[in-house]
Amino acid sequence: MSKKNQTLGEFIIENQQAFPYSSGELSRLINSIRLAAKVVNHEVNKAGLVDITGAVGDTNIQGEEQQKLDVYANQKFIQTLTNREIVCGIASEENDEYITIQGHNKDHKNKYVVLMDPLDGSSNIDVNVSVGTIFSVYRRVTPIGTPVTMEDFLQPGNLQVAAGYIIYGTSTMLVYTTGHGVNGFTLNPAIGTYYLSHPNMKFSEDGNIYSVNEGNYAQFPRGVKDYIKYCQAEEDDRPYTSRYIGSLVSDIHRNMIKGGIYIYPGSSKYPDGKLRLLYECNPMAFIAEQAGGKASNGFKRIMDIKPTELHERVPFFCGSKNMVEKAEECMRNAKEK
Ligand SMILES: O=P(O)(O)OC[C@H]1O[C@](O)(COP(=O)(O)O)[C@@H](O)[C@@H]1O
Ligand SMILES: [Mg+2]
Ligand SMILES: [Mg+2]
Repeated sequence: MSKKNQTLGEFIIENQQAFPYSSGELSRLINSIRLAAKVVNHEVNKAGLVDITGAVGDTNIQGEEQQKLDVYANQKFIQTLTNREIVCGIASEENDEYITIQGHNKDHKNKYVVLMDPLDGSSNIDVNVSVGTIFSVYRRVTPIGTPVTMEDFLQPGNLQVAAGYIIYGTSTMLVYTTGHGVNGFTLNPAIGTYYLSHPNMKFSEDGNIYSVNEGNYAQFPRGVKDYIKYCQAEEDDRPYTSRYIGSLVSDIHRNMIKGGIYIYPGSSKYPDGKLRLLYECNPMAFIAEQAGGKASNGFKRIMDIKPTELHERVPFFCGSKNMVEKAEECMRNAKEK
């Protein structure tokens, strides 16, 4: 039984047996993410100093200007995962194509692929607001010993074997699941050790926080406008409180602790929404569901969507179960009108 304040290392070893394929590789993978996160955390804490602030002058496949920390975090996670001989492929928000990792012996023997958003909330880096890293892990579907293919990355979220995020905020936390609940570990920066500070994290079924960029209200679908009006109505336990940080990781983390819903809907600017299915929505959906919450595109369970492209976007509704269901009800009603 996990004990509060046990170290992440102890927790990983203790829970390794709970994982059906417990050959230790997934534990090593989580350990390498733990290490890379510490290195990135060190740089994030320097955000504001000249050498780590601002853009690099390139854009990624999303057409977004890449920040220095986007590129730095991307390099550190790729390096660490590659060196640890656990992954056979990596896909990242910052790389147009997936990366094939053949392994030191060039034999493609590794079993896992990782999909990641190395730095989430990039627009908040230079304004000292919390940012994060998001990761999603699958077992490969192509034969071991052969190079990975797109098939290994385009798996539905319900096949994830692990997922999680790191939040670089007032403290640095690693929150993850391997399908046996959600646990949060806080980094003690003085000694570089993560401790189990948030065992068995849960979304309350109901909450009173809604998180959506209301600046785009005019472009939102009818159903989302109706749900926002519902949240703002002076009835029962409403109006709810509006909170929007603009970093997906931070908004979801807060709502998981306090109860709430995060929505990034489709809009005229982003008909399919802004967030990426494979390395933002699927991992956060796995976390949400493992914490008793819910995640959909307004109609369909996010983790049942069959991906078709590496960087595809989807509308995202995620959080406390009853709040997501109410928002889905608004979407259905608006559609039927
Ligand atoms: O500024 P907007 O349009 O509200 O978008 C904010 C959303 O975009 C994101 O910053 C996208 O993620 P990246 O920063 O990784 O590109 C989310 O973290 C956040 O929730
Ligand atoms: Mg992101
Ligand atoms: Mg990002």
